[in-house]
Amino acid sequence: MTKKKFKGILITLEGPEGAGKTTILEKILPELQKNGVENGVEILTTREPGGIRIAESIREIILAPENTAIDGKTELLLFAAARRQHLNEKVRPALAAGKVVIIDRFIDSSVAYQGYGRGIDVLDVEMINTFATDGLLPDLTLYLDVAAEIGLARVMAGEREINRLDLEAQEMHEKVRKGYKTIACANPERIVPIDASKDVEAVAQDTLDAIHNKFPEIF
Ligand SMILES: Nc1ncnc2c1ncn2[C@@H]1O[C@H](COP(=O)(O)OP(=O)(O)OP(=O)(O)O)[C@@H](O)[C@H]1O
Ligand SMILES: Cc1cn([C@H]2C[C@H](O)[C@@H](COP(=O)(O)O)O2)c(=O)[nH]c1=O
Repeated sequence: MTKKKFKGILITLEGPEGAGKTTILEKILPELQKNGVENGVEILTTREPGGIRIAESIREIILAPENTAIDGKTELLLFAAARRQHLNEKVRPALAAGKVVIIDRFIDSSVAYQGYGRGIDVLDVEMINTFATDGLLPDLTLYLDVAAEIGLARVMAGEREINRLDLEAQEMHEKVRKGYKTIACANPERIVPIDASKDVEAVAQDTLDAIHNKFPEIF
């Protein structure tokens, strides 16, 4: 039987610290892969900053708790550099091969954290990102929304290493969340907000539903 060919699709996961992106992606991936196999579509999951050797090295520099000398603009440029290299080496080739690429964080993280969180002009953040990505936008963004204090409490109680961004003042994390809400409101055709304060099962189901609604022919 000839399998139907789909053009590549880019899906991104966004949210403040501890929103549950990693947990939810792990939980829904088997279901997505099952549907993908049935429809002849391969799924690639990756993350930012990172996903390839060079970008993982940049990630270490950005997130090391001792690197307090990094200022907001340097941080923005480092994220953008990691993003470009990751796109060139991994994401664009996969999209060109017709895969569904799911990235844990992408451009909206820069707008939310460096723009709304750090206070860098959002237009500058968008301009740097357009330069870094040559204007590539996700087909769908799932925004896992949770209050900063709940997300941070989850991270502190969990097992992952605490990084330099986690250690920022709660005020900054609250600005990041507000920023995400603003970005989601401004881009309703691309971004689906999901209530990530629910339990893992419910958030996973809402996330699967959002993907199914957008791409019913695959998922
Ligand atoms: N819906 C949920 N309810 C309660 N706890 C959750 C939920 N989702 C995730 N967690 C827990 O919260 C912690 C952070 O989850 P996870 O690492 O998946 O979040 P994340 O969005 O990837 O975080 P970050 O981007 O900050 O690394 C983990 O310990 C996880 O088990
Ligand atoms: C891509 C991107 C990320 N960040 C921040 C968000 C998080 O605090 C860390 C990444 O850690 P995670 O555990 O993988 O979520 O980096 C950012 O500030 N700007 C960005 O563009």
